[in-house]
Amino acid sequence: MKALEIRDVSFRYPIGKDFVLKNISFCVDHGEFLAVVGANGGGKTTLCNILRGFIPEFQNGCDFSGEVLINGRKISDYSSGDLAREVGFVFQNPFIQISGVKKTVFEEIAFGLENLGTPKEEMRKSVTDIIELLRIGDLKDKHPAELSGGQRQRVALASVLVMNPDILIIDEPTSQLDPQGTQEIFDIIRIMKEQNKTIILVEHKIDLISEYADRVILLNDKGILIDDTVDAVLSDKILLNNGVPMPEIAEVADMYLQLKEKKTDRLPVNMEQGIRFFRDSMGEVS
Ligand SMILES: Nc1ncnc2c1ncn2[C@@H]1O[C@H](COP(=O)(O)OP(=O)(O)OP(=O)(O)O)[C@@H](O)[C@H]1O
Repeated sequence: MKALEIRDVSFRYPIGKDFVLKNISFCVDHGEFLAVVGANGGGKTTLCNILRGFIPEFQNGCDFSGEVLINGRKISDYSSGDLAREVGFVFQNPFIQISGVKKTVFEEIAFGLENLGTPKEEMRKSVTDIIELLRIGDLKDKHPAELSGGQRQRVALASVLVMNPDILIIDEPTSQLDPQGTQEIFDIIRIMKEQNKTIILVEHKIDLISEYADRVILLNDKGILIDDTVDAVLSDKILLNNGVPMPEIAEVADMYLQLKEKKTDRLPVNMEQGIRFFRDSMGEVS
């Protein structure tokens, strides 16, 4: 059974003239890491909101067709509590995710479990475990309002992960963070991948996708343009015509090939492939 299955989904906002998503279909396996890329306004956040059950539930008057299945069961058949245990959602803006009603980070992380009526001792253990796993012990007694953007985003991730969902939907988690904050978030995402979570990530930082994702979907206003392995999609120049950059190493290799008037079957998309590419190319020259 697939972790997630999207069958022929189309969607138009109540005040929207055009459909934002048209006939979108794809599946995600348990433990798979899928990245979704595309130009601004291409519908990535809308898709995330469909996958977490927010759309069409909270969009009166919209046009929605198709089906979303989580673990083989229709998303509309889940209660909100059951869905929160299966699907965790991390927003682009960590300021939205913090509840604003808790005085310490520890209590903030416990908030979701508290709402589900989790027994106190079990809750305390889950929160302590996730704080240790994500190495954010230094933050646990701080007031959430005192945190920097990067710290808030790590706490936001902890408050989702403490519910232990199998599926994580993460929408541009680093767009408001500096390079160090970005790396800290990706360190957490790497831990989640090692724990075999199913991850759907929207992210503009293509070099990070190239290091972590298994598969990439390129979305534009016509639907899914490509759905393939990370190597196949990120080395395809079709990205450039759709508002998405290629990994830096692919661009450098492409410039090198143009300079040398050579061709390759596939451009490198990460450091390891880049080193091999240039070692082989230089070897050929000498
Ligand atoms: N609540 C809304 N009501 C009407 N239109 C909306 C609403 N939210 C988004 N849109 C429109 O839907 C389209 C898709 O937006 P969406 O935010 O899903 O794209 P995106 O790919 O996530 O963009 P970005 O990369 O900039 O975050 C855009 O044209 C946007 O203006």
